[in-house]
Amino acid sequence: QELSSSMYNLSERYGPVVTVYLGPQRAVALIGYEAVKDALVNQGDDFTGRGPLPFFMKVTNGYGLAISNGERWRQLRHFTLTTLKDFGMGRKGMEQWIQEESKYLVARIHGTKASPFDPTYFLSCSVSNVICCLVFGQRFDYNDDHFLHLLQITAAILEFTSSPSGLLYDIFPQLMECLPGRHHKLFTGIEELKKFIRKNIQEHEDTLDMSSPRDYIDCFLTRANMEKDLPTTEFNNDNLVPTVLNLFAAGTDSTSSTIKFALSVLSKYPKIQEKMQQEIDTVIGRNRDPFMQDRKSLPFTDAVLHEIQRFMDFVPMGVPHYTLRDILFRSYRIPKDTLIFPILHSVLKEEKHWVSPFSFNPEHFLDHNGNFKKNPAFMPFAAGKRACVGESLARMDIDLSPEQSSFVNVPRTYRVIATPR
Ligand code: HEM
Repeated sequence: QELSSSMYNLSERYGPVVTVYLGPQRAVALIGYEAVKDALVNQGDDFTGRGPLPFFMKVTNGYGLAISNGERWRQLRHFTLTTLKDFGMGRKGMEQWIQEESKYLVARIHGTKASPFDPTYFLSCSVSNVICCLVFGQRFDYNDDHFLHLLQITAAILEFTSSPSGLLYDIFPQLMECLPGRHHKLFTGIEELKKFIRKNIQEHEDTLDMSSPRDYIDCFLTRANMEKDLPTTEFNNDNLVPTVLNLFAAGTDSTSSTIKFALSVLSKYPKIQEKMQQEIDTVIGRNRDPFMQDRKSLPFTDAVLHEIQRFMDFVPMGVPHYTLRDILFRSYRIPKDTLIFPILHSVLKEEKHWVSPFSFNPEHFLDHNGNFKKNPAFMPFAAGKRACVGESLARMDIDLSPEQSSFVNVPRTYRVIATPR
């Protein structure tokens, strides 16, 4: 709420497009649904750039999907979206993988024998395993220490980049390099993550059969092989390692934190939990897995899951974009090399679009007859050409993974309740 009130004070005084300086770096904050949509969707071509954020530049050297621009970004983005779709992202094929993984998760929950447990690592493992199947063609055991260690590193990346120290690193990188702090340990951890990815790529190269690609890495290597004599190709190891890192890191903690947040919200609102359970029991019953197509028969559950993402507001400041040339936006001239912050918080909590922006209220997504109702200001994945590449996968994970599956398959003892610390 504090972020909101300062945001709205700013926008009331200066309008929805506000220039700020982060040290020497000029930045523009876009505040409210209209400004964010105008920029990212209506004027999308001017706003697809990504800024050279020092932390990510150090980790990737400017390579890979999430940090690149221009032709490199276009090739990697198009390839990633089509390959993930070919492997079933947002479709039936992926549904089976997620259902399969849910079974391991549910078994793990059974293993706790109804004693209180922290779901953090179970959830990270299960969400990450879906990405690992897609990218590496394999899943890992929930007791695999090396896998758990890699997950700790991805969690530390998220924690650092959303902390004040992470912000300071992006504003004063040279100074931060000289100062002690946890970022040094984090960079060492990221090198370990890259070593694991390189080893995995090498194993793929050794066993590659171009006529039947097993996963994302195989598809990438096949394309690299086909284009090896093309000077403009972006399909090389410089781009493969950081792109795999992007998918693995961006895909794991975002989704598992959302599911964990869902569990904590449901424990706080037992009546909502009960109503959701009743709907699931009526529509799906207790003897089969949930399917994506059940969603349209579960308007209340669907509304709760949307509201969880809106209320959670996972990327409040958005991931910064960048102007690659001088542009004119509304009546403002925004110079080249300006960081653009599409403030997603100001969209997901804007009074104009939500009846009670700061309360958890599934009615935001329900009409008077209890049917699911879309709201264009629901933008947790941002919007436009640079919007989250994993949106349909994340939505499948959230819809099929813990709430529904565990409610369907787990005995009643496992109602979500918060335990006192
Ligand atoms: C609840 C889960 C998730 C949320 C809330 C989320 C949110 C976002 C947001 C806000 C962006 C920035 C878009 C922009 O630049 O305006 C983004 C980008 C991205 N996300 Fe996600 N994400 C989620 C899950 C995933 C998953 C599962 C994957 C991987 C399969 C993924 C991969 C990426 C990548 C690679 C980008 C960069 C895309 C680019 O620069 O072109 N995300 N995400």
